[in-house]
Amino acid sequence: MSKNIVPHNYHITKQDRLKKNNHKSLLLWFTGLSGSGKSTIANLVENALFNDGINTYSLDGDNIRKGINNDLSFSAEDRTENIRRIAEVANLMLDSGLVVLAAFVSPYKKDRENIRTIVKDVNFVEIYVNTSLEECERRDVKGLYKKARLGEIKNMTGISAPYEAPENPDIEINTEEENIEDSVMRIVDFIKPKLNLKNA
Ligand SMILES: Nc1ncnc2c1ncn2[C@@H]1O[C@H](COP(=O)(O)OS(=O)(=O)O)[C@@H](OP(=O)(O)O)[C@H]1O
Ligand SMILES: Nc1ncnc2c1ncn2[C@@H]1O[C@H](COP(=O)(O)OP(=O)(O)O)[C@@H](O)[C@H]1O
Repeated sequence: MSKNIVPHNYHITKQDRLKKNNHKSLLLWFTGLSGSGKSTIANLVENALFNDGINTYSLDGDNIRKGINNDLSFSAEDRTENIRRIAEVANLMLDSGLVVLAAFVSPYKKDRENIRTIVKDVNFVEIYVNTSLEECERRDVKGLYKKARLGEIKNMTGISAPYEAPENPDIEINTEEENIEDSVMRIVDFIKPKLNLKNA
C-alpha cells in the first residue's frame, strides 16, 4: 500500500531534537488487567520525570479510545488494531524526542511484540503491572467487573477474554506486595540511565 510513498529528507533530525532536549526518547509501556494500577503508576512516574526536566507525554484509554480509536471495540481484532495504532502514534512521539508513557491492557503477547517491532526494541520498556484478578475485582475502580459478572459487558479481560502475561518484562510490579512509592522509584531508577545521551 505504501510502495509509492517516497520519504522526504527533513533537515531537523531526531538526533537534533534529542540534543536540544538533552535526553533520549523512550516508550514506557504499562500492561496489566483493568484496575491493576497502570494509570496510577504511569501518572506518578510521569510526574517524577517531568519535574526532573524530562519532556513527557502520556497515552491512555482516555485520550486514545475516545479519540483516534473511537471506532474500535474490545474484540481481539480491534484490540490488535488499537495497540498497533497506539504504537505508531508513540513512534512519532519518540521521533519528536519525548518520553512516552502508555498504559493499556494490551492483553496479547503478539500485539506487544509488534510494538517492539514498530518502535524498535531499544526504545521500548515493558512494565508488567501484575495484580491478581481477585484484587482488581476487589478494587473494581470503574465497576466494570461487576457488570462483566452480570453479563452486561462482553469480552472483559480476565473474565471473558484472555490476558497473556509477559514472560520477560523489563520491570514487573506486584502492587499487592509493593507500595506505590517504591514501584515508582524502581521504574524511575531503571530508566534514568537509559535517558542519558552519553549512554549508547
Ligand atoms: N471488555 C473490556 N475489557 C477490558 N477493558 C475494558 C473493557 N471494556 C471497557 N474497558 C475499559 O477500557 C480500558 C481498556 O482499554 P485498552 O485500550 O487499554 O484495552 S486493550 O489494550 O485494547 O485491550 C480499561 O481501562 P483500564 O481500567 O484503565 O485498564 C477499561 O476501563
Ligand atoms: N501499589 C499500587 N499501585 C497502583 N495502584 C494501586 C496500588 N495499591 C492500590 N492501588 C489502587 O488501585 C487502583 C488502580 O487503578 P488504575 O490505576 O486506574 O488501574 P488501571 O489503569 O490499570 O486500570 C487505584 O484506585 C489505586 O489507588
